[in-house]
Formats: sequence, C-alpha cells, structure tokens
Amino acid sequence: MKAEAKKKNFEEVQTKVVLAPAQLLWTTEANGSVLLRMDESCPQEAITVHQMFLTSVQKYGHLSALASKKKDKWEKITFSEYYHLCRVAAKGFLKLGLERFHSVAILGFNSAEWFISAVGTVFAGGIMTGIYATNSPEACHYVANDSRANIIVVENQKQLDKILQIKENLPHLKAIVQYSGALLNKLPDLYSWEEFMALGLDVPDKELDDIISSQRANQCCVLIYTSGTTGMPKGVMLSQDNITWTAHHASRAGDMQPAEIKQEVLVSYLPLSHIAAQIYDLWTGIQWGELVYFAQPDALKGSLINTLREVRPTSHMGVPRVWEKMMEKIKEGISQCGYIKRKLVTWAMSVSLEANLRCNSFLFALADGLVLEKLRAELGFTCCSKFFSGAAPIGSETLQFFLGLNIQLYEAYGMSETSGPHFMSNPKVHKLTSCGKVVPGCKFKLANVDKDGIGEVCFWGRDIFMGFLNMEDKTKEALDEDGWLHSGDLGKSDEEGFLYITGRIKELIITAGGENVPPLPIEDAVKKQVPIISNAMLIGDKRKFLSMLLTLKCTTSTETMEPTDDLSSEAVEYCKQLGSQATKVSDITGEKDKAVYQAIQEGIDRVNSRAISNAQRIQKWTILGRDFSISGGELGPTMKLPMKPLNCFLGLVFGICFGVLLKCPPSFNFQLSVRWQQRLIQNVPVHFSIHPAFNIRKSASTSC
Ligand SMILES: Nc1ncnc2c1ncn2[C@@H]1O[C@H](COP(=O)(O)OP(=O)(O)OP(=O)(O)O)[C@@H](O)[C@H]1O
Repeated sequence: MKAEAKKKNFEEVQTKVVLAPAQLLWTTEANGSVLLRMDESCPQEAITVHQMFLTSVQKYGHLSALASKKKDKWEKITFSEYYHLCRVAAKGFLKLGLERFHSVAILGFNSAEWFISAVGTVFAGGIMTGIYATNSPEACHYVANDSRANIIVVENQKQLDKILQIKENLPHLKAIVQYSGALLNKLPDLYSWEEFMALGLDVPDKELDDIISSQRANQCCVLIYTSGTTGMPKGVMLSQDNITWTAHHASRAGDMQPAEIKQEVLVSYLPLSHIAAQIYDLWTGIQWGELVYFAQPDALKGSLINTLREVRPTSHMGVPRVWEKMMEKIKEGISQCGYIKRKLVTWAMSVSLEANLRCNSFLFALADGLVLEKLRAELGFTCCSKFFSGAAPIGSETLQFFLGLNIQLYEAYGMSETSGPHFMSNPKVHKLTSCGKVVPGCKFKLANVDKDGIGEVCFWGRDIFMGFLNMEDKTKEALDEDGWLHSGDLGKSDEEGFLYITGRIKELIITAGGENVPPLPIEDAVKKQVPIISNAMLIGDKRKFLSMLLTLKCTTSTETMEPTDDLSSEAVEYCKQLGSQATKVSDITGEKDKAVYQAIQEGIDRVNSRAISNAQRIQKWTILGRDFSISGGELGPTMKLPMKPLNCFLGLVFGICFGVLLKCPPSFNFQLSVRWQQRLIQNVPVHFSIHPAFNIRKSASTSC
C-alpha cells in the first residue's frame, strides 16, 4: 500500500478511539504523539497503562501480585494493593514536582519499589526510564539528563553515591528517593521510600485522576535506553499502546496464561532497564495477573538458583549468557559426580536429546523419570513449562545441552524498538535454532534478499516504537518511508514462517577479496568443536584472511563476577583428556600448553574443512588471557558481544568534554572501544586502527 493511502487508513481507524492528534508514525519529542498502526489485521482497541491495570484489578484484585523476601520470609501484596501503592507513588511524584513528559529514572535491582515507581510514574503523566545498575556515574548522567529526569529513584547508598557525583549537572532534577537501606546522611531533597510514600497522602485523588484521564494511548510513557552495543545509547520512546498491546499479544504468542486459567509464577532478576525483562516481568505481569517474585540482588552471583528452588516458577526467561552459565555450572556438577552417577546422567541426557531431536521416545520416559526430573528439580524447574531465551543469539550447543535435560528453550527475537519480542516461540510453535514465528497481528519482511534467501529483517506492528528521543536522523535511519523498522539483522524464513537469524549487517565481515562472511555461524561452530572455548570472535574486515580471538572457559569470582585465571572444571577435564595438567588459563596461553593448542588447531581445522570457500577459513587465531565479561567492558548488560561499541572519535571527544564538565577522568562506561583496544593490545599482538565508525570486528586486525 502506498504511504499516503496507508496514512489515510490509519487516520480513519483512529478517529474511532480517543487518541492525541498525530500526523506521522513517528516523533522524536517527549510530548509528541504518533499515528498507531491499527488496521484490519490489527484492530484491537488502544488502551493506556492505567486502563490495562484497572482491568486487571477488576479481574485479579484479590490475587497476589508481588512477592519480596524480607527477613527470610516472602511478603506478598495483592493486585488491589499494588494498584493502590502505584497511585500513592504517583501522587508522591506529583508532590515532588514531576512535570508532564519528564522522566523518573530508576536505578537499582529489581524490587516491588522498582515496579511501583515505574507504574506510578506513568500514572502521574511522566516517562519511566530505567538505568542499568552497572552504569558508571557518567553513564547514569547521560540517561538522566537526556530524559530530563525530575526525580531519580535509587536502590541504595551505592547507587545514591553515583547520583550525588553528577547531581549538580542535572538541571531538571528535583529530588532523589532511596528505596532500600537506611539513609546515611540527611540531604535536602533526598527521601527514604517511607517518606516519599507519605508525601503522596495529601495529594487529592482528583488531581491524579485528571492527569490519568488526560493520557492518550499514542503518547510516550516509557523510555528504554539501548545498552550501547551499537553506539551511543539511544532513548527508545515507547507509547502506552506499545506497552499495553505488546504485554497482551506478544506474551500470548509465548503462551503466557491469564490468571483466570492459571496464574503464572516468575522470578524477576534480569535488568529491568532492558526491554526484555521489563515487558516480561512488569507489564505482562500486570496484563495477565502473574505473581512475580523478586530475586536477591546477588542473583547472578549465584543466589538465583536458591530463589528458583523456593519459588518454582511456571515460566522462566534468561538471556543466552545466563543459560550458558547455567550449563557450565551443571556440567561442573556432573563432572564432580562419581563414575556411575556421571554415566547415568550422560546416558539420560543423550536419550533426551535424541528423543527431542528425532521424536524418538524409546527409553525416554525411563531416563526422564529416573534422572532428568530430579536434575530439573535441583534447578527449581519442577513446575516450569516455558523456558525463554532472548535479547541476543543463543548457540546451538546450549540449546542442545538443555534438550538433554528435556528443557526446550523457546527463543524470542526483537529489539527495544519493537517493545520486546516481535517473534516468539512457544510449546506448540518452535524449531531448534529458529527464533519462532512473527507475533500474530505483527508483520515482517526480508529486504534485499540474496541468493540464499537471506535478507534484512524488517518489522511492522503495534509494537513498533515512536522514535528515538531527540534523534530525528537516527529515527529516519531506522524507519523507512512506509514505516517499516529496519533491524540491521540478517535472517531467512522457512516455508512455515519460522525465522532464523544469521547475523547482523554491520557485523558482516567483508574481506579484502570482497567476500561477505557472517561471523556468527563460524564462531558458533568453533565453540562447538572445541569445548574449552568460552568466547570466539572472528576478525577480518578488509583483511586478506580471517583470524579469531578466543577465550577459555574459566571460573568467575562470586564477589566481583570477574573472570578468574582458574579454568572451569569442564575445561580442566578437557585438558586432562588431552594429557595436559593445566588448571589455569595462564598455564595454556602463550603456547605454553602444546597439547591444548594442538586440540584447538584440530577443532579449527574441522570447522575450516566445512567452509564454503577459502575466504571463509580461519587462518590464524590466538587465545586471550582473560574471558569476556560485563565488568571488563567486552559484554553489554544483556551479555552480548558489542558489535559496534562506540563511534570512537565522538566517544573520545564526548568523554573528554564530560570529564572536564564533571571534573572527572574522561572515562565512559559504554566507551568500550577504547577498553577493547587496551585489553587486546595488552594480551595479544593486535593492531587497531582508530576509525570514526569504530567496530571491533571491522577495525581490528591481528598480526598473530
Ligand atoms: N533471539 C535472538 N537471536 C538473535 N539475535 C537477537 C535475538 N534477540 C535479540 N537479538 C539481537 O539484539 C538486537 C536488539 O538489541 P536490543 O534492542 O535489545 O538492544 P540492546 O541489547 O540494548 O543493545 P544495542 O541496541 O545497543 O545493540 C537485535 O537487533 C538482534 O541483533
């Protein structure tokens, strides 16, 4: 349909529901409004977050909604209490001076207060903005300043200290609220949670209700800042309709059940500033009356498993790195079992994998009942029937490992710009290595399809964002004339409509000989062939040949989550099988361990033997001294490899200006490119060219 005709069609539909006047499908202004993509294939009424919550309270008011652990006991609140607390928080924000379409930024680990602040902000007519708890003060400043935060809600003293360092340079900031731990110093405009909630009590209901009833579904209520793996964080503006439509329809595509059928139980632990956790834990939780338990702040340092065992969720989501870490821990556990138990588990897992891959159920019931059921119970998955993976590509080794436990990981695929999942898998719709089918009501197409059927994945639907806040050029880059969102991801679909992501366009390596090489399948194949490898990164843009950077599987410090020099028990076992005594990464690197180097070379040779052309063969490789990590700056908050960490030149200029402004060194949390250079230069003979559009894969060339 031509753009003009399509626009007319939208306008006709939109006169039927009360929406704010809009001319375009996009805006870059916080107080702007957009045409909604309502048409015959997606006619559902557009509602606000408040309307969605009110409907839930009517249906699920008496059901438990949120559970927080206080002094070793789970304390629960019902949906009615939750709604009431959100109203009190909204009034508190109004009392503190929250202006329309300004933000409340929330900085801290998942908690009931996080949820109540988020919903309270939306009720009060503000824009809710999460900040990654791992952000540096400078990165917090970027988000709070860009979103014009009037109020910042922090978890504890640690997060408060960051805000106190930057507060003087936040012209819109009026107050800070701390929701956990005692206030150590009494500062003006700093409130404890209790003080803050008390503030709202004398704001009349009518004041809040007037604001609520003036809200429109095509206006912005949430800002998601991209984590910066593709450049400077961008503020993705999501409308009330984006949130309510996606919470309803994408979650049903994932087979999430309404509480009137079965109340879903989940554990909230992934960063809520990322769209994946926010839509899954917070908004879908309200939509379907789910019971959300909050994990402990040290969840990813190891306590998550205890929470899972206690809570026994019915549905669980992880980013690939979380599933990988879980896999490594299980493997470690298995390797420490006695001979007979180890053999039994290995046998049961191979039976389950076979049964799941080939629908061959001979012996499966026995293996599952005798061994695997107990293993799943150890993980807290006794009641869990849905396991999701999303936000980044997951390797086939991990998918197959969990199939061995009779756990099918359902992939979800989307972006912040699609309010989360645009493609979903579920117990009835799934295929190994596919990220599922398009959510009903949404559309997709592949652009510039090549001879292998691979093209750029483009999205259309009610989940498509409003625009990037104050970034018109970037918004126009992302949305084409007809309103299709271009993902920058490469994929292909099969005859049944399952989508397979094969790589990212900007990640595509173009060798000096002009051959296009998608790195993902090669990296995945190396990890599969050489089980001691933790991360593999292919390099070769504009180079005569491909090289690869490798890291080894090692343990992580439970305190800092930093990778240590100790090999994981799986890696030690692998070495033993090769006749090597290595127990540390440093026992191997620098070609100290000939046996391991030879085994890696043989694995790479096997991958090379399957390459479709000579240009796709890995000619050189080296092992780095330390695994990738979030703290090291090589992984983003969703634990994926940064593809294009930062426009290096702009990053440096910005970092220096910022340093001068704040009287602090020009360091930036998301200035990964510079750290990358330092790290890699320290460890291997790698030469980087500083290029304005810096990209690790594209700018690095190894001389090994
Ligand atoms: N299931 C999946 N399989 C493969 N890739 C995925 C999957 N889910 C998400 N991705 C990748 O993540 C991208 C979306 O990232 P997202 O919008 O969550 O931003 P982010 O992680 O904050 O970081 P940034 O935008 O800076 O990369 C997709 O374009 C795609 O490349």
